[in-house]
Amino acid sequence: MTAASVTVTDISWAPGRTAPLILQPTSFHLEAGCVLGIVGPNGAGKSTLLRVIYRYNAPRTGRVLVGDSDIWSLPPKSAARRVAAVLQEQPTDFALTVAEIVALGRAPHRSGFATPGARDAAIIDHMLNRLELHHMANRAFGTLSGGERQRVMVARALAQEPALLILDEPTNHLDIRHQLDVLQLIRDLDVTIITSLHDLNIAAQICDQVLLMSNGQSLACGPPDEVLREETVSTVFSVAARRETLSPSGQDHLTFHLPTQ
Ligand SMILES: Nc1ncnc2c1ncn2[C@@H]1O[C@H](COP(=O)(O)OP(=O)(O)OP(=O)(O)O)[C@@H](O)[C@H]1O
Repeated sequence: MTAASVTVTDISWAPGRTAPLILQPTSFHLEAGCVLGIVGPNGAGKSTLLRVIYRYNAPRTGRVLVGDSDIWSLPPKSAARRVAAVLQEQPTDFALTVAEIVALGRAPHRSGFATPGARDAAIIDHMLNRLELHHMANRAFGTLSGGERQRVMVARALAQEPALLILDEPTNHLDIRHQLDVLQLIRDLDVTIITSLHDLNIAAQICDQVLLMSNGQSLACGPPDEVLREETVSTVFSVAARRETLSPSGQDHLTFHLPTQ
């Protein structure tokens, strides 16, 4: 499947029918193949927004279009062929091998109890190689380190061949080398990506658009250098943020300090 545009219109969410909203009505549009970074302080609502988009928490209002399809109107299996997610919560299938977990990504593409075909096997193999997991394909998931598990979950999501990939803090647990690798992968993939990120400099580096959240609300959405201004970041994160230009790369870089009283 190739990348699809995403149009989110006025989605809101609360934990119960009468509970107050945790996610206030939120809208944005993302072109096919672009990367959207969702940033904001702890408890801002980033994961909550992602859960509505990947069809885990039903919105109280609004809709999520992936291409022309409203993912909350699709049968779950059809939705899973369009949207894949890598979450902070990891599966508890600790006895399954790495290859078996990655193979789970092919399930939405099979009918009934059909066994995996040659194409499924080729895709699983490709993802194991791409995420440098081949040498541990037969290891039980439960024996892996946090970073290795994270890479397995990315491989499983990509094996799903989604049009939209949702990532919740994708570089958590990863060492610098594998962080760079996953970030490079994110840039190179022919899918649309929505990812929550804590590191604002990484967000500025890899995202086409950034959505800034605070208190369950979307405050701004646009190109990183327009959204991540010193004053905005300072106010939303309660820090003193400064934008500096790095030498010799010429790249902008935000630094943060506790505000002086
Ligand atoms: N099911 C729920 N019931 C009650 N409150 C919830 C529920 N899910 C989330 N919340 C609350 O909603 C707020 C937003 O949570 P969310 O996990 O979306 O934040 P976040 O921006 O992803 O935070 P973090 O950066 O800390 O991961 C938090 O205050 C959280 O405690």
